[in-house]
Amino acid sequence: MERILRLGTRGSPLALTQAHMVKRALEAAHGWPDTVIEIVPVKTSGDRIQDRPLAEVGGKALWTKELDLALDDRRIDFAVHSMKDVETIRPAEIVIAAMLPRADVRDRLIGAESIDAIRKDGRVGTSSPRRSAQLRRLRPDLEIVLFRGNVDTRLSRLNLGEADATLLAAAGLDRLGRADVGVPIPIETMLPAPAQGAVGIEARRDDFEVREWLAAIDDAATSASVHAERALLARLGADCGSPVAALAIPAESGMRLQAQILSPDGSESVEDAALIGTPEDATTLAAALLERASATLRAHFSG
Ligand SMILES: NCc1[nH]cc(CCC(=O)O)c1CC(=O)O
Repeated sequence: MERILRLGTRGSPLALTQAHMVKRALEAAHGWPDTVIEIVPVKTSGDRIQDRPLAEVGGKALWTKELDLALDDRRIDFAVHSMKDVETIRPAEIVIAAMLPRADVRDRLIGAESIDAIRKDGRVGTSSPRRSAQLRRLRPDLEIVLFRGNVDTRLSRLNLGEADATLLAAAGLDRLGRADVGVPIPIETMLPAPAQGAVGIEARRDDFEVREWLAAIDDAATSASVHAERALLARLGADCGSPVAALAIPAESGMRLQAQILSPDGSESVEDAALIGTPEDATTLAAALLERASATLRAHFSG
C-alpha cells in the first residue's frame, strides 16, 4: 500500500523552494516512489507581521510555532526550516532529524560593490541585529533602516530607493535563482549568522520510523557544524535580538569554530576561534567570549 507523508513548510517562495529540495532528496535516497511526499504550506505569524523587527514581536518562534503545532497535531509528519530561523531551545517533543548539505554561507551585498564603496553616510536596509552591528562596526557613518519581508520585497524596496544597499544570504538568493544578484562579502569581513545556509528537517521525537527515514539524507558535516553553532548560541544565552556570528568548518578530526559577539551599535566586539571535536565543545568558546566581553556587552546575553 502507498504511504503518504506530509512535509510542513512556510509558504514563502524560499521556504517552498527548500521544501521541494528536501522532497527531491528524499525521493532520490529512497528510490521514488516508496512514499508519496505531500507538501503542506502552513501560514506562520512571522509571515503576517512585516513592519517590526523580529526581536520586538516575539522572535524566531514566529516562524516555528505553527509548524510545531502542526507536527504535534499530526497534520504534518515532518517540517522543513531554514536552520537560521529555528530557535536555539526547541520543544522537548521535537528533534532535528536531518540537514541538507550546506550552501554558500556568505552574505551578499546588493547596491554597492563592497562595504567600503557604500556612499558616505549612506543607508543600508536590514532587520538583522548581526548585520546591523557588523556594518556599524565597519562603517560607523552608515544609517541602518529596517527592511523586512521576503527576498523579493527587500530587493524591490532597494530599487525604490529606500536604501542604498542591503545584505541578503547568498544561500537564499541562489536557491531563488538569483545567483546574479549582489557581491559576496568574504567571511573574514562579515562572519555569517549561526546556521546560515543550512536547511533542516524536524520530526516528532517519538516517531522513530520517520526519523530513520529522514536520517538517510542527513549531511553529517553540516549537522555537526550547525549543532556546534547552536550549542554556542545556547551557552551564550543569545536570543534573536543578540548580535552573534558563528561558523564551524569541518577540519581534521573535528571542526574549526569561529565566533563573534557584538554590541548592537557595533562599538564593542569580541571574536575568537577554536578547534573543537564535538558540537558540545562549542560551549567552551562561548564561555571564553563572555569572559572577555565588557559588562555592557555581556548584558546583551543571559549565558
Ligand atoms: N531570516 C530570513 C532568512 N532565513 C534564511 C535565509 C536565507 C537562507 C539561509 O540562510 O539558509 C533568510 C534570508 C536572508 O537572511 O537573506
